[in-house]
Amino acid sequence: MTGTSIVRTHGLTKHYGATVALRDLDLEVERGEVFGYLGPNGAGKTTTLRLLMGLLRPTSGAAEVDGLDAWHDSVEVRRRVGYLSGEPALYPKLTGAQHVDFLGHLRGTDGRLAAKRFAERLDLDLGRPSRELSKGNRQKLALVLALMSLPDLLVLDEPTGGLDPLAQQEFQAIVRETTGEGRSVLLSSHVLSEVQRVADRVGVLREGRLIAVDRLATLRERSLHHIRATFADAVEPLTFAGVPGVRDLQVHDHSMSCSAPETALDAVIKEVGRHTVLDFECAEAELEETFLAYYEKEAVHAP
Ligand SMILES: Nc1ncnc2c1ncn2[C@@H]1O[C@H](COP(=O)(O)OP(=O)(O)OP(=O)(O)O)[C@@H](O)[C@H]1O
Repeated sequence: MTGTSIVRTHGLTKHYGATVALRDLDLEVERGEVFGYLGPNGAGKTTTLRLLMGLLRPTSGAAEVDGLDAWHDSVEVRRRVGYLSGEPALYPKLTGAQHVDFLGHLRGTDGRLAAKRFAERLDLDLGRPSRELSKGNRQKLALVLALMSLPDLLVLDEPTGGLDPLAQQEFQAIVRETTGEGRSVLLSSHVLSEVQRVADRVGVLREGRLIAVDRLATLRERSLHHIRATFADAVEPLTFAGVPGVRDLQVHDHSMSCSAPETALDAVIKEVGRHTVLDFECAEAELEETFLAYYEKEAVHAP
């Protein structure tokens, strides 16, 4: 294991009977980074995270967390990692504070002060039994429990589900501070917009395969924009077809529509500006669409 990776998997594969949930995954999460692990429902994200936590045994391949084998050293892995499962298990009768005490006792660390601080930031009352908490507040409590021991690695399965926008913002700030302190975060989501504010790198999983890993900054440069323009006069398709990076170009008489990455926008707009413009629209596509536009082909044809 290299000194900079806190998570490393080699050929990690998981079958559930005839279902192949994860195929041959090679994934690295570096120390000090936030890695956004994206994929639609059923892509295999939860399976990956459960394999990393030693809660599932790989069918083949292996996962290392902080230099430990995730399956054979699972007790130590779970002691070191702050894990938020997709369906957090809470004790209905215990208050938030009692959960904090109980977990601190199990882990042999006193996280009370940190838990109190995180609860205040997320506007969570630790004095109420978990059965009285709303879905969003239960999620906040589960987050506080994952965060409170200030672990070197946080593994968070869909952490912002059910959180209101203010709590989401605070959560994002906490995640950024975590990496500022040199710790790492692996964050799964089916929505890119949830991770794009915090992730340094993003990996996309589809049908159990990792189809792309890229720095968010690179992805942003490639980020597709949808452009539409209506002109006073008919335009020549060729003038736009010649702009490098332009895709899905359609020119009908007085109107033009196309998609273009951020890096091609200036050239497209200059070309548009050579005509008399009646109407103009330019909107950034969802990053998911960008991913699919650039990576789907590779994935479909991957062996
Ligand atoms: N215990 C299980 N037994 C059988 N199949 C399973 C089991 N757990 C998951 N699967 C299947 O494995 C595949 C991957 O599921 P997984 O839960 O890892 O995906 P996911 O990306 O986390 O999706 P979601 O966001 O919906 O949880 C799916 O086809 C799912 O139906």
